[in-house]
Amino acid sequence: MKPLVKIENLTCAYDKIPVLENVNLEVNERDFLGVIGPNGGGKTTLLKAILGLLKPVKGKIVFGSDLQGRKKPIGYLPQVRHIDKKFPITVFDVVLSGSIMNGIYRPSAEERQKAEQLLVEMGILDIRHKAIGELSGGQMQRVFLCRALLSDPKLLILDEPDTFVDNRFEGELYEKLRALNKEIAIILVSHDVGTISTYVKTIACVNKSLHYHPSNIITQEQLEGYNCPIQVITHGEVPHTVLQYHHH
Ligand SMILES: Nc1ncnc2c1ncn2[C@@H]1O[C@H](COP(=O)(O)OP(=O)(O)OP(=O)(O)O)[C@@H](O)[C@H]1O
Repeated sequence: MKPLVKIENLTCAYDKIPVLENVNLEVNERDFLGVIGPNGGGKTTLLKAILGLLKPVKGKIVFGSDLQGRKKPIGYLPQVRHIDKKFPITVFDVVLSGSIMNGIYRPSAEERQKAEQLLVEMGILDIRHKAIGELSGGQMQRVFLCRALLSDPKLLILDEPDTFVDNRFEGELYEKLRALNKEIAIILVSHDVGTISTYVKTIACVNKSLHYHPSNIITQEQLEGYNCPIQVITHGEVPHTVLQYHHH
């Protein structure tokens, strides 16, 4: 099977200071990769490099044929920490902004139809005329997810979609991602270990370098060995194993 994305010896830097070094990673069809690591470890930088928003200093990123020749093959839900509550844009227009390519905003009739369909699927069609600043955190992330899915991507990249979100919606959001994962590959950055252990299939621990784990089980010793501290929550019988599959 040809990978959707193959990253080889990737090094990225800001002002000549490297934040990612010699990173290798493959993302295949229907992968659900959780990306964890400390603040400032380089998670968002990795996503930006994959999206072509940041030019690597060294190494290369090769895309499989499934990601080529499409208008927007990768959907992106960026990290949103602050939102200008007064910014005058409606929910519907935020979703349609997912069609912007090379700075050109000219949504087609199909894209408008798709936007409406996604809002229905996400249960938020009734708020389509509301200004984005009027929404709850959960509603806002749903809108951003619709935006990321507008182009029918083969790969969906999400950077902390659980920000601003309450527990109930968090569960709904991840169930939605699980359903999407039947068709498309997902890369998810999250600080929430419960999420990582319950929903993702594999894990990448990013702290300047990248350590890949081909399962969603990871031990505390591994995390310490990789200098990849995260909040430790234990479940089940094995007290030193974290990120194990579990039900609440
Ligand atoms: N545009 C930029 N210019 C200069 N330095 C940057 C820039 N963006 C990120 N950095 C630095 O690069 C490092 C990695 O940042 P990055 O945002 O990739 O980390 P992260 O793992 O996503 O962190 P967090 O968990 O806080 O979101 C940090 O030290 C950060 O300060």
